[in-house]
Amino acid sequence: MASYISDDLRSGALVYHRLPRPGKLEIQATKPLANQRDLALAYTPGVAAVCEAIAADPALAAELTCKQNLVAVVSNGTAVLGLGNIGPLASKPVMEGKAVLFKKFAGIDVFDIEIDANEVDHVVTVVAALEPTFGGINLEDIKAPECFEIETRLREKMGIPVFHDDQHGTAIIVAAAIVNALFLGSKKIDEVKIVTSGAGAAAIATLNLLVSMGAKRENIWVTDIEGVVYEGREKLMDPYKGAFAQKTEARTLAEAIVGADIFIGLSAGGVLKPEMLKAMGERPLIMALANPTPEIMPDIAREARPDAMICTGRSDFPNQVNNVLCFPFIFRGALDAGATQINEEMKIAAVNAIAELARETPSDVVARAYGGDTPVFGPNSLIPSPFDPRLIQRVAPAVARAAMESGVSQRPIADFDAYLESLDRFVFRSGLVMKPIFTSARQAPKRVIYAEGEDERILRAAQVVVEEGIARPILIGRPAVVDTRLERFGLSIRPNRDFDLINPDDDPRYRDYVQTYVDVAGRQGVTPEIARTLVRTTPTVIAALAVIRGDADVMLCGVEGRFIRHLRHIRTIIGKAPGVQDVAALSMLLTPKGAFFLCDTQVTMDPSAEDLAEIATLAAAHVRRFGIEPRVAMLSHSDFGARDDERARKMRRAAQILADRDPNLMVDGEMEGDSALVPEMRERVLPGSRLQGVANILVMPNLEAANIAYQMVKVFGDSLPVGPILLGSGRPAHILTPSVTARGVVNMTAIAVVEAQNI
Ligand SMILES: NC(=O)C1=CN([C@@H]2O[C@H](COP(=O)(O)OP(=O)(O)OC[C@H]3O[C@@H](n4cnc5c(N)ncnc54)[C@H](OP(=O)(O)O)[C@@H]3O)[C@@H](O)[C@H]2O)C=CC1
Ligand SMILES: CC(=O)C(=O)O
Ligand SMILES: [Mg+2]
Repeated sequence: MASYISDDLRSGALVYHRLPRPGKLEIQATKPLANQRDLALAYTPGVAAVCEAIAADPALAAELTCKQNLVAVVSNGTAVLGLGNIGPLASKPVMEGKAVLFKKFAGIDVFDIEIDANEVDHVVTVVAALEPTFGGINLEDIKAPECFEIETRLREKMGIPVFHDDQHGTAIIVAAAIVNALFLGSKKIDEVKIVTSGAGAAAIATLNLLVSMGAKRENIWVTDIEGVVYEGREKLMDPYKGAFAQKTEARTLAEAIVGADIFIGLSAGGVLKPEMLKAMGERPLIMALANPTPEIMPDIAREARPDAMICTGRSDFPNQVNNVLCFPFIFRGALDAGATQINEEMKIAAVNAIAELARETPSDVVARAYGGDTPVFGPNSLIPSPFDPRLIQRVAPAVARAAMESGVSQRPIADFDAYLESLDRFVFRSGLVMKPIFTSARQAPKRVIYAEGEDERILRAAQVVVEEGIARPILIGRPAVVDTRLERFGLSIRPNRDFDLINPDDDPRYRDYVQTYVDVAGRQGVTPEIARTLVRTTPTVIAALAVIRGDADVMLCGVEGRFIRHLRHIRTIIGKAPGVQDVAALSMLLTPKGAFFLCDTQVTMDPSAEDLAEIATLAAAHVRRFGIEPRVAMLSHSDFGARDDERARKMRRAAQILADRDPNLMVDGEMEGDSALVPEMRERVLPGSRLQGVANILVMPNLEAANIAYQMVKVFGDSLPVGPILLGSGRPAHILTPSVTARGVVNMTAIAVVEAQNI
């Protein structure tokens, strides 16, 4: 049958695969091949030394080749999604797709391998011969019953994990959804009646796992293309189905499904009819998981059974029960522990990790992936979304630990905390750079006031800030609005318990704040009348007043409105730190090449040499908090005196002032951008520079250069912006930008808390 895909999706998918180049993958070299020596190292003769080392000790392949992070996704194309036996070539887009998911979700490299082999012996011979290349084998879309024997024999033959994803990946994710549906429906696994449509790879493995988790065989009814699997049936039978044969007169799905609590469809599109659903038990769980067309479309199922919990395998409906939630992470854990197989203990660890995660509060990243329509644990969100960044942090370690505890790990993980941290690299590029900041913040959390406390990003950030224990949030916002939004976004933080609230419309401290404002700004044109108005209408003013009154330690604003307006209030109320001429803005870019800090990206249009020296001093102090040694480059169009115009001289003088003031600081200039970032280039122009290595604080000659460079790197490069960090204010106060994400707000909160700890 033709699959149910809209015309739009059908043509879109063809274009996606065709352009700009065919397919979805390429191979990338991870080592340079820039010269004759590289060639001699990468290939003959140098490579021979590496071959000899592995010949002498095969375990060294894990250190010297990419084997340990390489998985084969192997298919013979006999059961491709629900499209049936379309052959190996037509299966290639699916296998390439799996490779992309492995890479994107878990950093695992994949060769997709489509084999023209249908006989069990042939498949086993071909796949077993691949062992030297790979760290693991993911069998895919190989039909039952052959897949069972193929997998069993390969597991016996091979010393690396062999995992038939349609069996076990599906079983794990279905089991996780069932655990949570039972939890919501207050039903017990050993009491529920389960009916399947499908008795193939996915269905049989799922049932076996459910039995090992407590489901009773006598409560399980299996149906396939021939109808009910009953004792004595001969047509289209195999021993795997036979294990679930019922002694019954029922012959059709319609008869078997009466009174069932759970329907598991792992068969073909459209086989489940609304009248069948009406015969199911109370609050049934309907899992119509055939791809791409489910056994019943969710809207039809919902109409027949408004009380049902409904899942499909597709990303365009709620409750996507798809093995993509499992295979990248289970392999990550297995490869990292050097597991020789993926055993029952590892699978059950994955089930529990996934089920538990769904019951936690959703993260802002999940919400963004779903366009703000946050999945909150409940009938429409039984399992996490595949974009939930926490999946890798929970599932991979749970699996690795289970591998170690069940004795199949060849390289047990010695330092689990370090392992957990290393998994952050898949989550936020900011993860590791921000790590010391988060650790410090947690040690002495501060009170952080957020001017735009009703904003979704601020609310989501506050949830993380509370969960991470890095600050006590104070939100400026109307209580009713904040309450409604917390509810809508599925956030669990509550006023008073987790954070404090200042209601701009009605707060007992209003008069005191007005008075403070007049006291500090009365000589800057702020009359009592202006003060009364602004304290009512301008949250940034309230936040700044809270900081100077000691009601908060830190303020964050700027999610809405212009930077310069917020800055005006901060200058007026909070002012500058003692001895500082003016505030400045430092913007961080986390790039694949590391963290870089640019200044002044927002405040002073045309700073003098003295200003620049001061900005760089303030920036260096901030950068040290990240555990990063500051390396300052004063940037110019000129390289170390190559030009002698006034602009070049300004940067030269700034470098000199700074070097005189702080002889221990690595600083030099004036220099061009490549001299700052490529030490070999700098060495050529000026051997023995005071600056060693790659500069990380890039001081720009003026605001235009700083701002343009920052925005361009942000767009061109694969980099994550953090900041701007306001330098030199009297108390910690930062002005975010309207494009900031909730994660950006959390990062700035941690940075500001650490700043507050240090004054
Ligand atoms: N959401 C997810 O994550 C996953 C979904 N799936 C989906 O599950 C389905 C089965 O995959 P898989 O187990 O790998 O394939 P198999 O070929 O191994 O099994 C297919 C099973 O479905 C049965 N079947 C086929 N057509 C019908 C029909 N019209 N009525 C009743 N039963 C039927 C077959 O019956 P018989 O035994 O009599 O031939 C067989 O038991 C596919 O649609 C696939 O996309 C699979 C893996 C993961
Ligand atoms: C998801 C998957 O593996 C399948 O439908 O076959
Ligand atoms: Mg599959």
